[in-house]
Amino acid sequence: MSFFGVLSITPYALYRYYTADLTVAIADSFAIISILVAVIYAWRTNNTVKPGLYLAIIFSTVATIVTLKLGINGYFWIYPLILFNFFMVSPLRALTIMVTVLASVVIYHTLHPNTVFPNHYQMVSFLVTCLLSSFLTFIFAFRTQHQRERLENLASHDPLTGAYNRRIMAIELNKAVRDTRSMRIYSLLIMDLDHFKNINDTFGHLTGDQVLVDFVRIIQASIRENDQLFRYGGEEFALLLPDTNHDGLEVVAAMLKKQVSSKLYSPAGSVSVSIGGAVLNSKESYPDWFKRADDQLYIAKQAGRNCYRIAAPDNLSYQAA
Ligand SMILES: Nc1nc2c(ncn2[C@@H]2O[C@H](COP(=O)(O)OP(=O)(O)OP(=O)(O)O)[C@@H](O)[C@H]2O)c(=O)[nH]1
Repeated sequence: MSFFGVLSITPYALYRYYTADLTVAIADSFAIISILVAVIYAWRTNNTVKPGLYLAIIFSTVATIVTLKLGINGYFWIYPLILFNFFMVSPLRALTIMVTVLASVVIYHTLHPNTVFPNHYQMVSFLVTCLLSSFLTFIFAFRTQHQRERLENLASHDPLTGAYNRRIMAIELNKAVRDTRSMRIYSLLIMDLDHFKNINDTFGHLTGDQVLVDFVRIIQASIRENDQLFRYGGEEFALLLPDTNHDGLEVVAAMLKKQVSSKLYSPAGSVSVSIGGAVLNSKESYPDWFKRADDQLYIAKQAGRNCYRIAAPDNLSYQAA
C-alpha cells in the first residue's frame, strides 16, 4: 500500500510545487513522509496496527484538505481513500473515519457555498455515492474479517474438544523457548487419560469422545487465563504454564490430578489422568523440553497411573503423589 501510495502521490506533489499550489503541495509531501515513517516503524516493530491507523488518519486529513482546496479536481481522491482506509484499519474504525471525512466536507460546503461543489445537487450526489461506497466496503470488510476469524479458529483448535491443536502447540512452545528476554519461567505438563482404550472398547467411540470433551472442560475450568491447553494426540494433552516454577508446577499437577479423578466420569466410573511435567531449562530446545516432560509421563504410567512426576532441574524425578 505504501509503495503504491508513494508512487501515485509523488508526481502530484511535484506538480503542485511546480504550479505553486503550496497548501496541497505541503499536504502531499506530508503524506509521503508519513508513509515512509509508518513503513520504517512497521518494519522495525513488526506492528502494522498502529502505523495502519496513523496512515488512515493522515491520508484522510490530506484527502479532505485536497478536496476542500481543489473541489472537483480533488474530491475523486475520496473514492480510493475509502478502499485504503478499509484495507488499513478495522471496518468500524474505517467507517467512522469516512463518516468524519464526509461530514467535514459537507459542513465546509454549507459554511462556504460554491467553493467545493458548484451546487447542492452535486454535493448530494458526491455524499450519497461516497456513503454508499463506504457502506458496501464496510459490509465486504466485515464479512472478510469474520471469515478470517473463523478460518483462524478452525486452523488453531481441535474440533472435538475446542483445545488448541498440535500446530499451535508447536508455535507456542517454540515462542516460549525463544522468549529469553522477558525472564519468565515456563513450565509444561503432559497429560494422558488412563485406560482410555477400555472406555472406547466397552462403551464405544462416542462415549470416549464425551470423556475427552469433559476432560478439557474440567482442565479449562481449573487453570489460569494465560495457561494454554493443547490436544496433540488422541487422549494426550499438553498444558503450557507461563510464570510457573518447579514448586508451582507440582501444585498445579496435584490439583489437576485431583480435579480429574473427582470430576471426570465414564459409564464405568471415575476416570483418572497421569501427568508428566518439566520446567523449561535455559538453552533447551522445544523437542528436548517436551521429551523431558513426556519421559516423566512415562514414569508416572509405570508407577501405576493416576499420579504425576515432575522432572527435577537436574533431571532427577521427584517422587510425588
Ligand atoms: N473416542 C475417541 N477415542 C480416541 C480418539 N483419539 C484416540 N482415541 C483412542 O484412544 C485410545 C488410546 O489408547 P492407549 O494409547 O492404548 O492408551 P490407554 O488405553 O489410555 O492406556 P494408558 O494411556 O496406558 O493408560 C485408543 O483406543 C484410541 O483409539 C478420539 O478422538 N476419540
